[in-house]
Amino acid sequence: MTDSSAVTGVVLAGGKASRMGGKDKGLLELNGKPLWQHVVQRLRPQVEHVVISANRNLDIYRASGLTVVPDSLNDFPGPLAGILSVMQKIDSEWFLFCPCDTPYVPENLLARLQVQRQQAPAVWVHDGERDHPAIALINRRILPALQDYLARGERRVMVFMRESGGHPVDFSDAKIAFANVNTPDDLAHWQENS
Ligand SMILES: Nc1nc2c(ncn2[C@@H]2O[C@H](COP(=O)(O)OP(=O)(O)OP(=O)(O)O)[C@@H](O)[C@H]2O)c(=O)[nH]1
Repeated sequence: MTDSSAVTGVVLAGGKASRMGGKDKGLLELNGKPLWQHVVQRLRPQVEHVVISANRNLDIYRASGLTVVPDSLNDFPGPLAGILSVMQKIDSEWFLFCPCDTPYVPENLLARLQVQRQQAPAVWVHDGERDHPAIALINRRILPALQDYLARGERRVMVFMRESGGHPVDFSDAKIAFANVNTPDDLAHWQENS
C-alpha cells in the first residue's frame, strides 16, 4: 500500500491524435468541458496534486494553474515519452497516469491499484478484455529502465510495463469506466443527448 499523499496524478495529453484528425484531443469538449478537465476532475480527489503532460497549446493548459510538463523527446514518440518527462521533472515517489481520452476513470482508481499492487513497481488497468497500460500507478524507480528502453528506440507501452516487473489489476466489473475517446465518432457517442 502506498500513501496517497505521496502520489502525483498525471493527465497524458501530449499525443498526435491522428485518429481525431490531428486536433489536440485533450481540448475537445465532451458535454461542455474539455476532455482533459474531465480526467483532472476524476483524479484530483485521489492524489496530492495533478500535473498535465502536453506538447501543444501549453498556455491553454497552464491557464488552469496546474503544472504542465512538455516532453523532453521530440516528435510525439508516444505515452512513454510523457511518463519519462514527468518523472524527470516532478519530484514524487509515485505517479498515477491517465490518458486525457479516458474521461470516466473511476474515483477509486488509485485505491484499487494500491490494494492490488503488492510489491510491484508498476500496476495498470485490465478491463476484462484489454490492458490499459497508460492507466497506471508507477514508482519512480523504473526511471533508469525507461530511459534505457526509449534510448533503444523502443516505444511500446505494454512491453515496457511488463518488462518493468509490473502486473495488471482486474477492473472487469468497471469496464465501461475505461471507454476511450479516440475518434470523432467516439466523441459523438459520449455526448449527452447526441
Ligand atoms: N506526453 C505525451 N503523451 C502522449 C504521446 N502520445 C500519446 N500520448 C497520450 O497518451 C494517451 C494515449 O495515446 P494514443 O491514443 O495511443 O495516441 P494519440 O497520439 O493520442 O492518438 P492517435 O494518434 O490517434 O493514436 C493519450 O492521452 C495521448 O494524449 C506523446 O508523444 N507524449
